[in-house]
Amino acid sequence: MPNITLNNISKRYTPDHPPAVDQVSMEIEDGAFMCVLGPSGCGKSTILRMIAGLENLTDGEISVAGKSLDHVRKGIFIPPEKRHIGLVFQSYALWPHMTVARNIEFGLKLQRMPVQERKQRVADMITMLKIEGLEDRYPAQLSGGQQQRVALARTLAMNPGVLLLDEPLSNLDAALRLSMRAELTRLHKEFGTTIVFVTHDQWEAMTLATQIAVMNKGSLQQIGTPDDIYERPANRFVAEFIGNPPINMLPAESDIAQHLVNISGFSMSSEVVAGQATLGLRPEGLQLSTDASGRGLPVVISDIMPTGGAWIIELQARAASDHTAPLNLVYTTQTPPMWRKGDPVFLRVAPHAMHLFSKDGARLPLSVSSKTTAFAEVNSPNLCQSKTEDIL
Ligand SMILES: Nc1ncnc2c1ncn2[C@@H]1O[C@H](COP(=O)(O)OP(=O)(O)OP(=O)(O)O)[C@@H](O)[C@H]1O
Repeated sequence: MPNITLNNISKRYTPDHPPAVDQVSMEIEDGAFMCVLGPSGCGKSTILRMIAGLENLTDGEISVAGKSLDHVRKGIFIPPEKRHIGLVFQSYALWPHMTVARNIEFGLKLQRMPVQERKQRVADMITMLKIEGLEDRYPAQLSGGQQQRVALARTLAMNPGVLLLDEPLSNLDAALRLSMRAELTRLHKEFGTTIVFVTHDQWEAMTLATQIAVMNKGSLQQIGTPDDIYERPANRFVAEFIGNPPINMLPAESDIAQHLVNISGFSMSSEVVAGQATLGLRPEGLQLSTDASGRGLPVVISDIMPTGGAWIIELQARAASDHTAPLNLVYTTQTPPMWRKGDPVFLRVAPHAMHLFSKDGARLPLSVSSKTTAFAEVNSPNLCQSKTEDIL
């Protein structure tokens, strides 16, 4: 199966509007499951439609296995039907005058697959996508979720080398979405199909993708494995877009931010602090304890919200030396909390859950502090000599 290369591609639908896609480059490797993720209107579908050949590029080049499919400056454009790419869009585009079985069979017939093999393939797809009993219905007699599965069956039946999916699970209920995700992962592993999957659902992207491309306002923000994107967000936009509940953001110059950074064994240079930087703290990386002998930040539990197997806990933090309004932080845990609303506790943050961003949103490194005790040592009771009040 081929690599897909996007080389500086742009799409401008109307001259008086900013480009829907702005100089995006990426390499989608053979056999990748690439999720293009981003908020509504960021250009995800436009990218997919350009790969499919349903939209011309305004600039740049798309090639598959080194062969140009669209190259603006060279005047190359290969039409969609010659690209051998399977497509499933949100709007399923089923043939309204054909039954489910005939819809699935249609492409195979065009390929001149022998009848016996064709019937078997249709039957396999019907079983795989759990649409048994619907074979003789017409699209108008199906629910949205059923139509979506028929559209997937019709495309998968063709066994395409490249499969483009635009929010193909959006109309399915939660249980069906889960089983379809598992099915897609299985298909991907089994057939090695290169999949480009558009979604605005970060959970879907994190669970399915081998690579995620995060987009915002037509620009590529970051491309990497789900772990890269989550653990090393390239900028503030990515850090805030990924994560549920979203990452806590604090002004880096606040005493609270500096204390939390210090007790994790890091430091921030004075230029960073003066430059309106922001400290991001992942809610699941916060750690609470009742141990007042440590150097944790004193906070108060202001709310506890059970979410079925997990808890979202709101914390209020106020630095002793700080006369500004207290800061609210969100903490999540899968362990039943032993606290009640109003309880005072001490907060620390796992070093890997801290992310620093400049005023313009670029990721900044946190330097390892030469003065403070490393986080692992802070956890040791023997080394917890300094009281919170000494630092705040
Ligand atoms: N045919 C078109 N003519 C003019 N503008 C368009 C056209 N199609 C899309 N756009 C604009 O281009 C931008 C990107 O649209 P696109 O559909 O690619 O975004 P998206 O990220 O897929 O959004 P969603 O998640 O809502 O489907 C949007 O601002 C949209 O309004």
